[in-house]
Parts: sequence; C-alpha cells; structure tokens
Amino acid sequence: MNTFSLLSVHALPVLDLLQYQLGDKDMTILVLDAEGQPLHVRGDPGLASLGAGLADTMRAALAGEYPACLPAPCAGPCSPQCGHAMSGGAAVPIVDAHGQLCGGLAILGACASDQPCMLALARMSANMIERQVFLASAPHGLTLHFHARSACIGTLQDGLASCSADGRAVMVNAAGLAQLGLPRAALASHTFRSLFGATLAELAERCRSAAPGLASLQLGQGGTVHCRVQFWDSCDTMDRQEAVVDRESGGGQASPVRRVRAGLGRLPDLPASLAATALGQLDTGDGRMAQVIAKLRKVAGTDIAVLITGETGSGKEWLAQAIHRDSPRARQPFVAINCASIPETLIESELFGYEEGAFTGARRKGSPGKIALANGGTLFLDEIGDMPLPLQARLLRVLQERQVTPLGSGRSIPVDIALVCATHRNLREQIEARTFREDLYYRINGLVVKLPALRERSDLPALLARVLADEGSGCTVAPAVARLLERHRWPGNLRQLRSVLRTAAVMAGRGEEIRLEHLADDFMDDLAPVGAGTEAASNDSVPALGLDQMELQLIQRTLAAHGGNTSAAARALGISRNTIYRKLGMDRLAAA
Ligand SMILES: Nc1ncnc2c1ncn2[C@@H]1O[C@H](COP(=O)(O)OP(=O)(O)OP(=O)(O)O)[C@@H](O)[C@H]1O
Repeated sequence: MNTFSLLSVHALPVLDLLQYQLGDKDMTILVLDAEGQPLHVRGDPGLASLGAGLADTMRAALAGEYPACLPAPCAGPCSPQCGHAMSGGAAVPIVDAHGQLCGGLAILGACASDQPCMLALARMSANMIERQVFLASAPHGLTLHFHARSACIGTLQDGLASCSADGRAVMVNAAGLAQLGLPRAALASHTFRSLFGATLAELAERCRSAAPGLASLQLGQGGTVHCRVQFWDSCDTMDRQEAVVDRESGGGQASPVRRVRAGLGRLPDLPASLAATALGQLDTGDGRMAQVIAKLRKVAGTDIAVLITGETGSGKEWLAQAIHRDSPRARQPFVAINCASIPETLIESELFGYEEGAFTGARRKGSPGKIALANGGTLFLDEIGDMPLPLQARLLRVLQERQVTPLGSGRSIPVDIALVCATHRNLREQIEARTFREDLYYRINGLVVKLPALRERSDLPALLARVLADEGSGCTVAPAVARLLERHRWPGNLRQLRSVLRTAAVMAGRGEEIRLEHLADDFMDDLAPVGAGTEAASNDSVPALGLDQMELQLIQRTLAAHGGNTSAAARALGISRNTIYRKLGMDRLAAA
C-alpha cells in the first residue's frame, strides 16, 4: 500500500477521536495530502478548498517554523458571549516513515482563544497518524517500541524503530531519533546492532529470557532503553500480527527471528520516482512488461476488472498501485487486502465490515470493512486464489450488486470500486479442483496480465539502476557483479533483488561500487550450486588433472551434503569460502 493510501486509511480513526474531542464546537477538520488536496473533511465541505493554500504552511511547519496557525476562513466574532474574533485554526504537517512530508491535518474555524489548544490537538492527532503510517510501512523484519522509561512504552512518546530481517536497513521515527540523539541523515550509516547494541538474534534471546513483556537494550550511543518487540507475520501492510516477545510467545526452541521472512522485504510504498506516470515508470525496457503496460493503458479509466498473475515478488502489488495511480480514481483510496494472510475467521469481517456488537470482540462502533473503505477508489485483492469458498460467494454478490452488507446489519452500503486482483496460483486449475468459483473467475478476469519472472526479463541493468536510485545509496554495480546477478534464478524476484541490493549497498558504503564481497553470504550460498553445476558441465569438455578433479568432486559432494551452503561446506573442508568459489570457478563466472 502506498503512503497516500496509508495516510487515508490511518487518518480515519484519529479523525473520529478528534471530532469526539472537539465535541459540539463548530469546527472543520481537514486531512490533506502533501499538495493540500483534501483526503477527508469533517465539518463544512466548503472549507475543503482551503487545503491547497495550506500546503506551504505545512512545508514551513516541517522546516521548523512552528506554530503553524492559519488565517481565519471567516471573520467576525465567534459568539456574542466570547467576543473573540474567529481568527484561525491550526495546520500541522504529517510525515511518512522516512520523515518526508506526506500530508497534513488542519482544524479550521477556531476562536482565537482556542488556538493554542487546537494546535496541541492537531499535533497530537498528526503524531498518532504518523505512528500508524510508520508501523504500516515498516520493513519486513521487526519493529521496536522503546523508551528510557518503561512506563512510556505504548504511549505516544515511545520511539519506534523498524528494521529488515537481517538487521541492516533501519527506520526510526522522530521520537526514536530524539532518544537516540541522532539526526535522521545519520541513520543510513547504522545497522540495528550499532544503534541498539545487539543483533536481532541476541534481542530475541534476551526477550525470551527476560521478564515477560519488556526487554532492555544498551544503546550503541550509550544509555539503556526498555523495549517491546513486534514481528511481522504476514506481508500485507494492513494485516500485521503483533507478537510481544516474552516467555509465553517465544514458544519452545524456535527463535522468533526465524519467523521473520528472511531476506525478502516489502517496500512500504511506491517511491517518488514512480509517482508521476506510474505505469510508464514500470516500463524499464523489457518487451513483455511493455506489452503488459500497453494493455493496461487501454483499460485505464474503464470498469474492466484486472487480474494480475505472476510469481511471488514479481511486482503484482506495485503494478496494481500503478494502475490506480494512473486512473481517474488516483485521489481516492487504494485498499489492499492479502487474502492469504488474514485468518479465515477474520476475513469476512475485514472485507465486509460489521455492525456494532455483531460478534464477540467486535469493536464498539462496528467497522465499515475494507470494501467500503475503498469506495471511490481501487480495491486490490492480493492472493485471491486463497480466498475461502464461502467468502468467494459473498464477494461475487458484492461485485454483482455493487453494494456491501456489513455483518449483523440489514443495511446495504453502495460501493463504487475498481477491482484489481492478483494471484500466483493457476485459477483455472483451481476451478477444475473446485476450490475457486468459475462465476467469480469470470467477474475478476476482465483483463488478465502476466508479469514476467525476473529471470525472464531482459532489463536487469535498468532495474539495478532503478532500485539503487530508489534506495538513494548512490551506489553502482561492478560489471562482474551485474553479470553474476544476470545468471541468478531469483526465486524471490524483484523483492529479492531489492533486498540483495539494499544490503550490498550498505556493505559497500554510500556512493561506492558494489563488488562481489559486498553480496550477503546467504545470497552467495544460493549462487553456489548454480555455479557448481555450470563448472561441472564445462569440466566435462575440458578434462582436468586427476588431482584437480578429485578436489572438485570432494568440494561438490561436501556442498551437496550441506544443502549447497558454502559456509558450512567451507567449515567442513577447513578452507575458506573464497577458495570454494575459486575452485568451482565462481570467481571466473563473475568475471566472465
Ligand atoms: N518495477 C519495480 N521496480 C523495482 N522494484 C520493484 C518493482 N516492482 C516491485 N518491486 C520490488 O519488489 C517488491 C515486491 O513487489 P510486490 O509486492 O508488488 O510483489 P508481488 O508480486 O505482489 O509479491 P507477492 O506475490 O509476494 O505478494 C516491492 O516491495 C519492491 O521492492
């Protein structure tokens, strides 16, 4: 899900709270995007047009020119009793997980005497939204809530840090940076360990053996903080499951870190470079991709449902986001649901919503459900092939009738959505096996596009440049490494490519060339069997000396015995990994 959609979705509950706090005060609340376009308006819709003029105020506020007070939308005494002029309100910026302006929140129509209070309310609300956007954008590893005082954990004051499963890419929110005493720019040169003085495995271990709930960490910069740890279990930004690491949840011998999807990450959103003509930006020179994009352009703005197929990590969600961004619905929400990651028991209420008290544990005010949240915009159903059969029938009804009935409600809500679905499964086979409804299939497959796997694409050099540019590392790839990457099978596709490059860029250092030694060990291990096979084949045609052959065979057998893990094989043979690569010709492969 992109930042725009995240902001739109996560602002809603905060808006409810703010409206409740303002009570019967006659004020208007605006949630704006970074250009000042209104995403949500509570109060006088006529004031929504003021949003555009507030974008500069938000930028100025972000540059440190607080307080950001606004000129009044209407002049005159606010009430005969008060006599104060209606002199304004408060507008504050909202930043994304990287500290970039992504929107703003404005309270308009305040009486002059209320202004300080409005500013405080606006700031607190913006802070709540920012935290939700941060958590929803967190990379695929773990998220820490930390503070020097344990009582502050779980409040708006605690610092948030999130990092990739290998602990190398770290994101920290403003409150966290203040506690670490670091400027945002310094983050790029840190790993989880250098910031928090422990590796992820050590942290997991410490959490298991510490008192339930909180662990403590010695900061790399000095000082101690208490922390609570969250792990990602699913890859859907909206459906993460929290697991407080403690004795209970640590569960047996399995390290919680192992539950993190190792090495493969999901970017929080489409980078700014893809924002303008999003579909065009995905066309980086591969013929098959160009055809996909040309087809999608033809259906842009129509009601034709799009079904995207392709291997995991091949960019299905990014493509769905791009379809949305290039559609007339771009300013409306993009709501993504991963049908595979929501427990079957929750998927119905998540999708269709529920009425107050519809079931035990239902939120007091009920929930509109994600289909209704997508109203006016695009609903992206990822892994549609994993949707349980009974729910397929309900979804079909929604798509036919264009209205949704929340659980426990007799009231239907009309919905106007563009539908994009994705799957890595073969839905026709599923229809044969009676695990997918044929009638639903024909509803969702208005246009079917297949994304090529990364190993089939001819534009790897352009993708390398694009990903490194997006990552902002200023790194380049040495020709030998580029050749090696061209030969890899990339089971994790673009997601794996990004993860490999992100780690390698940190290893190489800002602005440096990525060389072989900067690639992660586990990635090199994955490469080894391919290289071994290639070399073995070439050895058939170029007879080697007997001793060399025996050595080669020994290495290959040891590698096979260790499941292709070069580090383990090197340990068993008492030689270095580099020697293995050299003997197997991996170094020549890279230099070829
Ligand atoms: N065109 C692209 N250019 C560069 N990187 C991309 C591109 N498309 C996707 N990626 C990278 O790959 C990651 C995975 O993309 P995405 O989530 O769209 O894949 P997916 O096919 O939906 O995966 P899954 O099937 O596992 O849900 C993204 O977070 C991003 O890092």
